Order: sequence, then C-alpha cells, then structure tokens
Amino acid sequence: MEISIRNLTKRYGRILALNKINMHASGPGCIAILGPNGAGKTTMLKLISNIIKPTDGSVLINNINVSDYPERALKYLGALIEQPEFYYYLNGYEILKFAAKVKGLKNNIDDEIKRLVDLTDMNDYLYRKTGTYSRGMKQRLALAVAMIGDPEIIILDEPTFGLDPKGMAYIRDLIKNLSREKLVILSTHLIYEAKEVSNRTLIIDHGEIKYDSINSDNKRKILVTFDGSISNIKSDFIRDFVIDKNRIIITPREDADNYNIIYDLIKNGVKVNSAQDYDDLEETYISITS
Ligand SMILES: Nc1ncnc2c1ncn2[C@@H]1O[C@H](COP(=O)(O)OP(=O)(O)OP(=O)(O)O)[C@@H](O)[C@H]1O
Repeated sequence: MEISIRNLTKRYGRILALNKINMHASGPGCIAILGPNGAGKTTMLKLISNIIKPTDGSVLINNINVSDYPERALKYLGALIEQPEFYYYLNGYEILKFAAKVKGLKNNIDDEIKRLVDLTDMNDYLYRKTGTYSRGMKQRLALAVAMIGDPEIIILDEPTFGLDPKGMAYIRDLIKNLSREKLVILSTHLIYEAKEVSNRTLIIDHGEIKYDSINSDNKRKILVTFDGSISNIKSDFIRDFVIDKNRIIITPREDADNYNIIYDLIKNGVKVNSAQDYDDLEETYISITS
C-alpha cells in the first residue's frame, strides 16, 4: 500500500492552493497533515481521492495514476472529505447500502454493514433518518462509508471535527487500530491529535510541505529558562538535556516530576526563571506558520 505524489500543483483561478508538492508514503501507518486554515490540506486530500483534478503533477496509488485510471486506483482507497452531508430522508443503513453498491460490493453487503456499524459504534441510530443526525453521528456514518470494502488506504479530512470528547477518543482509538494494518492519511488542526495517532507528521503552509518528519519518541519534555550561565547540570531525574542560549530543554526520567528537576538545577547553581512543559512539534508549527 503506497501513495506517491509528484510535483502536485493545484490552482483555483488565481489562487495557488498547492505548489509542486512531493511525497511518498507506504503503509501500514498513519500520516497526519497539520496546517493553518487555507494551507492546502483539503485540496491535497481531494486530489489524492480524485475529487478534483490537478493543474499539474500526479498522484499514484499503488503505482496507478489516480487521474488517468480512477477506477483501478480508487478501489484501494476510502475517503472522508470535508463535512459529510447525506440524503436527509434516508437512514444510516440505507446510506451504507447505497454506498456499498456504488463501491461495487455485490455479496455479503449486510455483513459488511454490520462490521462497519459495530466499528463506528452507531447501532443506536442506524435506522433513524440522517436528517435527524447530529454532526457527530454524521461524522461516524461518513467514517463507516469511507471504510466500506475494507480499503487498504484511508483518507480522513478532520475525522474528529465536531465530536464530543468521548467520541473523539473513540475515533482516535479506531484510527490507531486501523493504522496497524492500513495506510491512513488524515488532516487535523490539533497538534496533540497528530502526535497521538500518527507516526509521521507533515506541516503544510501556503500550499507547500514545510515539515515532514517521523514523530519522535513522544517523551515528555520540560523547557527551563535561566539567567546567567551554566557550568554543570547533574541530576538523577534528568535523562538528557539540550542547552540553547538561555533555555534548557530537558527530557526527564520516567519517575521524575518537575519539582525534583528544578530543585536539582537550583542546587547546581542554575538561576531558574521559569519552567513549563515543552512541545517541540508545537514550537516547530508556530515557527513555520507564523
Ligand atoms: N473551490 C475553490 N475555489 C477557489 N478557491 C478554493 C477552493 N477550494 C479551496 N480554495 C482555496 O485554496 C486554498 C487551500 O484551501 P484548502 O481548503 O485546501 O485549505 P485547508 O488547509 O484544508 O484549510 P482549512 O483548515 O480551513 O480546512 C485556500 O486559499 C482556499 O481559499
């Protein structure tokens, strides 16, 4: 399961939404795309899913050009793009049945619907008209539609948007499970969500990929600022540290709390100014997008 993006460019009239982006991804795993409003995330996911055509460049799914051979390429892919809207007079079951037929499923459609309904936990309202669904219910139904036929690549545009905290946690767990066997590409505005569910993060800004990195070990870090200079840092509570001008970025040992570390720093003669939890992805994001 793989996706290759080559020199992908999209213009909407005078707006350059994506500018010659390149990326290769192979699964299983989860890639999170972060970026501010208007950065080009949805445009990229729409191009991968062949909802829109590129101005230039190409997307290959398992080496098949999605624009030239959409039917062959898209059988490997399921997608949830933008806020889902359904025929309001159909119920969830009818929508799933309709979508399964469009996807080309012929046999055991009811078994597949049951699998998806259990997976997305929407048994309680499956037979209600979708016109009465809340945003979160629609989101779960759209996720079920994206997973019809068990595709090996799943594209999700802000999959937890509009869900309550319990619903978000449920969908994140589902994504983590899916990405053990599949390639999942999702967009999000939430840095902590990207860190939690993905093993690789891209940051897009002004239509360009500005950051592409395998997620680090996700260990907790502390940022300490200090006055003067430092001669020595010794503490049983510190795993490792980096000194950068008047800041120290510390990775604590598992059993250490911030108090233990600050106490040891002061004992070492460090004139501590402030200490706070540090998020390197957040700092990178802010410096790229501001
Ligand atoms: N159909 C369209 N017609 C004209 N411009 C468009 C269209 N769709 C998107 N754009 C523009 O393309 C750029 C990228 O939009 P896109 O929706 O891909 O951003 P995004 O990163 O998904 O943003 P958000 O986080 O707000 O959803 C924006 O400048 C947007 O205004």
